[in-house]
Amino acid sequence: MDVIELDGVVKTYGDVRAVDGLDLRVRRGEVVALLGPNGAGKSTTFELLLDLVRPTAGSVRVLGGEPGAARARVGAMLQSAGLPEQVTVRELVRLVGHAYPRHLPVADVLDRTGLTARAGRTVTALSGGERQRLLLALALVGEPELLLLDEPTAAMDVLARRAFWAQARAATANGTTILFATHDLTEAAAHADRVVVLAAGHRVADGTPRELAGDGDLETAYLTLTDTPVGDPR
Ligand SMILES: Nc1ncnc2c1ncn2[C@@H]1O[C@H](COP(=O)(O)OP(=O)(O)OP(=O)(O)O)[C@@H](O)[C@H]1O
Repeated sequence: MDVIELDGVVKTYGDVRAVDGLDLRVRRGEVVALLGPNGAGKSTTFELLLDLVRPTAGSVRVLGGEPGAARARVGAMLQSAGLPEQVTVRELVRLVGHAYPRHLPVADVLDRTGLTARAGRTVTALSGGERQRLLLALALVGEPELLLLDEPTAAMDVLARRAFWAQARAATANGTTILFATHDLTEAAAHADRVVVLAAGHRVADGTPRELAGDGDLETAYLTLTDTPVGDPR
C-alpha cells in the first residue's frame, strides 16, 4: 500500500479542469516535491487529499482508505489556511492538538518550530514567517503519518527555512511521508527524494531531481516540461 494513490483523478470547476487525469503514487517515508506553474493543479491536489473537495472522476486514496477517513493521521499547511487572530500561539497549538487522537506535548512543538518565545502572543501579533512556523506547529502537533505542505516556506527567511527543513527531515526519520508544493527549484532539488511536475492538471514528469535535470539543470528541464519558453518573464 502506498500512502498516496491517485488514479485518473479529474476535478473540474465549470469549464476549468483544475486536475485533469492525474496519476500519482507516494510511498511511505518519501519526501516528494510537487512543481508546476501557477494554476497547474497543485493546491487542488492537496484539497483532494484532505477531502476538502471531491474528485469529479477517478480515485483518491490516502493511507489506504478514503481521504476523509485518513484525516486524523494527516497534517497540512495550506495556502488558504485561515487562523483565529485573538488566541495565543500556545492556546491554538493546544486546541489543535486535542483534535487529534494522539498529540505531542505543546512545549515540545513550540520548541521544535522556534515559537517558544512567541507562545504568549496572539496570532495577530506574528510576522509572516512566524505565522508560517505556527502553521507548521499545527501540522506537526498531531504526530501525522503524512504531511501535506503547500508552499510551506514561502514567507520564511533563510534561517527559518533551514530550521523548517530540519524539522521536516526529523519527522521523516519517524516514517512520516511528505508531499510539498514549491516554486523554488533549489529547494525541491535540495530536499525532495523525488520531484513530480504538473502542468495543466496532470503529471508531465516524475523522478529524482538528478534524473529530471539530466545533463543540464533542473530549471531548464522544468521550463521545457511545462512548455514555458526560456526567457519568458511569465
Ligand atoms: N474553487 C475553485 N473554483 C474555480 N476554479 C478553481 C477553484 N480552485 C481552483 N480553480 C482553478 O483550477 C486551476 C488550478 O488551481 P490550483 O490552485 O490547484 O493551482 P496551483 O498549481 O496550486 O497554482 P499556484 O501555483 O498559483 O498556487 C486554476 O485555473 C484555478 O483558477
